[in-house]
Amino acid sequence: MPEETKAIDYVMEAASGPHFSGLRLDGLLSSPPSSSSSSPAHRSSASPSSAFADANGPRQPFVIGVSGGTASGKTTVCDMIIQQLHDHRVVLVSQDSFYRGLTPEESERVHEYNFDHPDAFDTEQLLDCIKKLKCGQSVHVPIYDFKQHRRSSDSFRQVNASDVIILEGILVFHDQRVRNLMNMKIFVDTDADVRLARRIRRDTVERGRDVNSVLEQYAKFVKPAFDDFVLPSKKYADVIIPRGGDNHVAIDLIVQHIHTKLGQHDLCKIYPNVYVIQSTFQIRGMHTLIRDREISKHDFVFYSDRLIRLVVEHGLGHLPFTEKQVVTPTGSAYTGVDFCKKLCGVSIVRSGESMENALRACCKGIKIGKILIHRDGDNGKQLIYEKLPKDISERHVLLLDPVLATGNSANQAIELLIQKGVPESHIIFLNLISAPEGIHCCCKRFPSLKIVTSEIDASLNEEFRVIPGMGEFGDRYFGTDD
Ligand SMILES: Nc1nc2c(ncn2[C@@H]2O[C@H](COP(=O)(O)OP(=O)(O)OP(=O)(O)O)[C@@H](O)[C@H]2O)c(=O)[nH]1
Ligand SMILES: O=P(O)(O)OC[C@H]1O[C@H](OP(=O)(O)OP(=O)(O)O)[C@H](O)[C@@H]1O
Ligand SMILES: O=c1cc[nH]c(=O)[nH]1
Repeated sequence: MPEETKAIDYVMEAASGPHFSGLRLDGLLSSPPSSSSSSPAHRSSASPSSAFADANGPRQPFVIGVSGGTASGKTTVCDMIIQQLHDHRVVLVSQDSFYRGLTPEESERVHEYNFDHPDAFDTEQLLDCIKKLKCGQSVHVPIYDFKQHRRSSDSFRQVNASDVIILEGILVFHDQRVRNLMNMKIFVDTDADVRLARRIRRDTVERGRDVNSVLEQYAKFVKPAFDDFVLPSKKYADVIIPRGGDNHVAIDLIVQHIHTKLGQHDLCKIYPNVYVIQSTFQIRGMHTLIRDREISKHDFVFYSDRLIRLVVEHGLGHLPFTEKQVVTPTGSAYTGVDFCKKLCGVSIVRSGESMENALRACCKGIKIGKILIHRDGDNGKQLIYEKLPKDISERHVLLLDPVLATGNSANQAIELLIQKGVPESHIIFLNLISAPEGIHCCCKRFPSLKIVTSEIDASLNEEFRVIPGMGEFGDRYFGTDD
C-alpha cells in the first residue's frame, strides 16, 4: 500500500464486509442506466428512500446516523460535526427522546426493565419524525426524563427542517426502515471498559443513581443488549470511528466529505446534466494523492490514470444504448444492451490527451479528434488547431479535459463541435475536477451538454486556478513542471 494512504487507515476504519465497502452515500448522485431501449442513461434515483434521490424533485436533507455502545462518545462526535458544519442548518435528534416511558407498574419494578432492548423505543414514532423531517416538515420530538423514566406529558421540542439531520442512539441501525433513511452511517467504537467508566460517572452524577445499581443494570441488561443488538448493527456502518470524540482527524475527514457532498449537491440541483461520480474513500484517497504537491510524478500519473478510467467508464454510461438478446453457454436467453456505436473522443490538447488511453482501453479502435486552444487569463481563448472525424456530426462526442476552471477552453471547444454539426445533447464533457465557475459558465450556455466529473472544487482564485485544485495538471502529468 502506498505510504500516503495509511493515514486514513489508522484514523478510521472504512467499514468492510459482505454488506458494504468503504463509505457509501447511497443514491446520492448515482445514475444507473435506464432500462428503456434507445434513450440515454438518465440521471435518476437509486432507492426511493435515499436522500437527494431525484435531482429534479424537492431538495431532501442529508441524514447521518450515529450509533455506538452506551457512553461511547456519540454525543461528542455529533457536537463536533455540528460545530464544523456551521454554515449549514443542522439538527440533532436523539433516539433517547423516543423511549416509551414506563407505566406505573413498570416504574415500581424499574430494576427489571430493559432500557437497552429495541422494544424500549417507540420506533414507529421515530420513523415518522425522520420521514417528516426528510420531507421538509417540522416535527415535535418528545422530551424524556431519565430520572423519572417518563416522557414529559405537556412539553416537547420543536425540530425544524434543515440541510442535515443527525440521528444518534445506541440502536439507530437496528431497524432497517430507519437505516434506509440514512445517507451516511457512523459507528463510534470505544473500548468497553472506557465506556463503563464513563457510564458510572454519568449515571451517578447526572442521572441520580448509585454505583451498585449502575453496575447491576450494566451486567443484567446493558452488556447483553450491546452484544445482541448494538454490536451486530456495526456491520451496517459506512465509517467506524475508533476512540470517538478524541479522534479529531476522523471527524475532520467526515465533515469535509459532508461539506463536499452538500456543495456538489447544490450545483447538481441547479444543473441536472452535471454528474459527479459516486464518492468512496477509495476515490477520495486517490484525490488526496493527486492533489498533494509532494507526490512523485510517477504516482501523480498512476493515480490520475486510475481516476480518469473511472470517469471515462461513468461517462460511457450516459451514452444511448439499444436492447440486445444473447444466448448464454447454458442455452438460456440473456436480455442485455448493445453499446452505442457512433461515438468518438475529442481531446483538448494537451491535458485532454492524458485521457485518451483510458478511452481507447474502454472503446476499442475509437476515433479521437484534437482541439488546441490557447489559454490566456480568464478570456482571450484562441483556437489554434483542430482535427476532427469528418462524420463527427453523426457521432456522440466524449470531450476530454481533466480540468474545468473558468470554462473558457471548454466553451470554445463545445462551440466548435456545435459548428461542426454535433447536437449539444450529444456531447459529454469528461473531467477530473470542475470549478463551480466553469460549471456555471458551460451549463448556462449549453444546457443540454452533459458534464461528468469526479469532484467539484470550492472556487477559482484570482489567477483562475482551481482551489484547492491540483495545480497545473498538464505540467504535472507530462513532467514539464520543473
Ligand atoms: N436506569 C435507566 N437507564 C436508562 C433509562 N433510559 C435510558 N437508559 C440508559 O441510557 C442508555 C442510552 O444512552 P447512551 O447511549 O448511553 O447515552 P449517550 O449520552 O447518548 O451516550 P454517548 O453520547 O455515546 O456518551 C441505555 O444504555 C439505557 O440503559 C432510564 O430511564 N433508566
Ligand atoms: O477552464 P479554463 O479556465 O479554460 O481552464 C482549463 C484549461 O486549462 C488547462 O489547460 P492549460 O491551458 O493549462 O494547458 P495544458 O493542457 O497544455 O497544460 C486545462 O487542461 C484546460 O484545458
Ligand atoms: O487550476 C487549474 C486551472 C486550469 N488548468 C489547470 O491545469 N489547473
